[in-house]
Amino acid sequence: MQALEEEQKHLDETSAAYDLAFAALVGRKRSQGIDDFANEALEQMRRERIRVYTEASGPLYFGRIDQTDGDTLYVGRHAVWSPDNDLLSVNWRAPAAEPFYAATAHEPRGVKKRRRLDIEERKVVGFVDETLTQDDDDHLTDAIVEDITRKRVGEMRQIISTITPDQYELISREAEGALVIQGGPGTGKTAVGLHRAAWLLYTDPELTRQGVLVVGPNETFIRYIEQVLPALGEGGVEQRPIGSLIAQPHGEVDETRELASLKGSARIAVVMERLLWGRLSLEGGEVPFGRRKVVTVTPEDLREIVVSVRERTFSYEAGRERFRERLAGLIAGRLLDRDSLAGQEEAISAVRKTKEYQRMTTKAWPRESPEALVERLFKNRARLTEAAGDLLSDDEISLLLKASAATKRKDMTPTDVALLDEAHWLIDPSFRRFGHVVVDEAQNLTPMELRMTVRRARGHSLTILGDLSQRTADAGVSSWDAVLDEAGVSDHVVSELTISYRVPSDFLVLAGTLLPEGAPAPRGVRDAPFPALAIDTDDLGASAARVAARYADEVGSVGVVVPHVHMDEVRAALGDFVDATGGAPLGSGVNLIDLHVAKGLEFDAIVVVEPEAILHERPDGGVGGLYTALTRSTRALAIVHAQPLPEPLRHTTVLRTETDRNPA
Ligand SMILES: Nc1ncnc2c1ncn2[C@@H]1O[C@H](COP(=O)(O)OP(=O)(O)OP(=O)(O)O)[C@@H](O)[C@H]1O
Repeated sequence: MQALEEEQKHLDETSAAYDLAFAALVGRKRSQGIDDFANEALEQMRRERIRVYTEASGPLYFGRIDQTDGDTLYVGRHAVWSPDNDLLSVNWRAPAAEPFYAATAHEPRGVKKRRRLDIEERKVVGFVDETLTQDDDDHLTDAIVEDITRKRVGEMRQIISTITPDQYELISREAEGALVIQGGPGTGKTAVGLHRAAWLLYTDPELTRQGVLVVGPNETFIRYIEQVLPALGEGGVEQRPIGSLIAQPHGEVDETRELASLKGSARIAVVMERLLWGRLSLEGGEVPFGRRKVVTVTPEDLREIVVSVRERTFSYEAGRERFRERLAGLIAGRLLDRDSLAGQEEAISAVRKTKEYQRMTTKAWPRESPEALVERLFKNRARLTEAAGDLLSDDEISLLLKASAATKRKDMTPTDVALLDEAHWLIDPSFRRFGHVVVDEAQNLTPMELRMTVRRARGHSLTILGDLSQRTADAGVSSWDAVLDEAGVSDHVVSELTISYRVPSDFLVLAGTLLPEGAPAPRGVRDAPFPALAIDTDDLGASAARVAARYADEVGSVGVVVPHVHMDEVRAALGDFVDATGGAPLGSGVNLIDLHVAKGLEFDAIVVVEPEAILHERPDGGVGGLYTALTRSTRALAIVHAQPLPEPLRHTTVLRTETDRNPA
């Protein structure tokens, strides 16, 4: 009791100090620096601090550590000082807070006791202590389980008070190079990726200027996660679905799997680069000035300029500009050797006006647009064979020739978007890059899509999150090493998260029966409060609707995952529901989703319709698609099927079977 009162006293003191600091910040007149520039910079800092103070939501702090040296430290969202300059609470990302997350009984790091506080509004409701000098119960896992089994409302939450030591280690790793986090469903990859973004922004102020990009599989997923960073006080992060990285709308136009996988292969990047640079044609020629003066430009002159320009510029268009300047300079120089009356500038301007110079530059280094480069991939067998004969088979070249480039945006497939993005990157000098890029659900990206994310990260500073076991039928990623190599990232580290907090152990056993021997799969930390059900029915829609309504009543939010062949009948049978197949924000009741949208989401209960059809669905189904569908739930799981269950699911003891067939 006394301890609780003491905690309340500290919270009151901290809240008062926080309010005082905030009022001072908001009320302060425009800061006065030494000049306008300094004033503006100070004002910007002030606005940024106000934003962080107002936007970071939740209790001021959530934890406390008592150290063996007698010091006590509170860990929270902000650093708060008392008017006498005592540190009342530290920011969770400050180095001083590290022991709160990293200390274990095995390695206590100077921590005697860790306390997790339960604070509502500004009242301390309770706390749980953990002593690190002896073997204590696993309070952390209990706290996570308690958090995760609270009802989900269609939005992901931040986890700063319960980050585990292994998650903390990944969140706080240096941002150099690419970090791959492999982890099964519900191990916290997405949570770790987002908290890592917040972490990096705090520890490296330069990153705020350079920007951080978070890439997810689709719009629904982005909506699901987009509140997490603002809740951590980080509002300026760009969060985008992979398909709209270059703001190109596209339709889900059908294309054959062969074509999609060819267009998604990293060999295409090499072909595009060759097609682009193959446009240079270095022939030289003569540039006459008036009647008597002629300057000769040899192919060797042009080649020298090209080599030196390409050493200094990357993009085709930036190179073209520089090439034109350098060539004008070279011709002007030769002109001036003979008649030095005019100045260099004047001579260059005269050169630029000549038809021959213009003709020569246009021929040597022609203008190219990203769209035109993409079109080249689908035209002219002779040219394609010359550029790609060693990389593509004749059949593959024929496949490209038979297809045609999507010239209109509305005709673009996801594979076209990746091609166009590659072309932009090769050609466009103003390509936007970020200080760090977080890529989620990366196991389902083609190499070309992964390249889209890699090229946006300065110095390959990337966090790549994924699970090879959740690879859907047509995904390109088979091993992290191979795929990163193809995407041009030679230097990367793969780390693993192995404990699933979302998925109960019995559901993991059930889903795990589908995986091939040796595939990565996580461990659970609890059993589900409701048994996994298999409902054998002759009316998929009616049975799915019934069990979904029951779960909505008894459990909480429900996801109904349906393969496309059964979508219409299930949609027609469901009562009150959100149709999230078209990108609508998820609701707290029943949500209808397809296999494309299911990736990365989480519900209190899940209903999986006709697994056999999911195994046959393309491109988002297959074993990985079904495994993903079966691992979306924190508490309840039902499989509704009219066809027999897929073989592996028939033999597990964790599935309770029911029949919902009309006896007639
Ligand atoms: N340390 C933690 N404290 C509290 N909740 C946690 C913690 N780690 C993970 N969770 C919760 O577990 C759930 C699963 O996390 P997350 O979605 O990040 O997993 P994932 O590995 O990305 O899963 P998937 O592969 O299915 O996309 C989320 O509700 C997340 O908030």
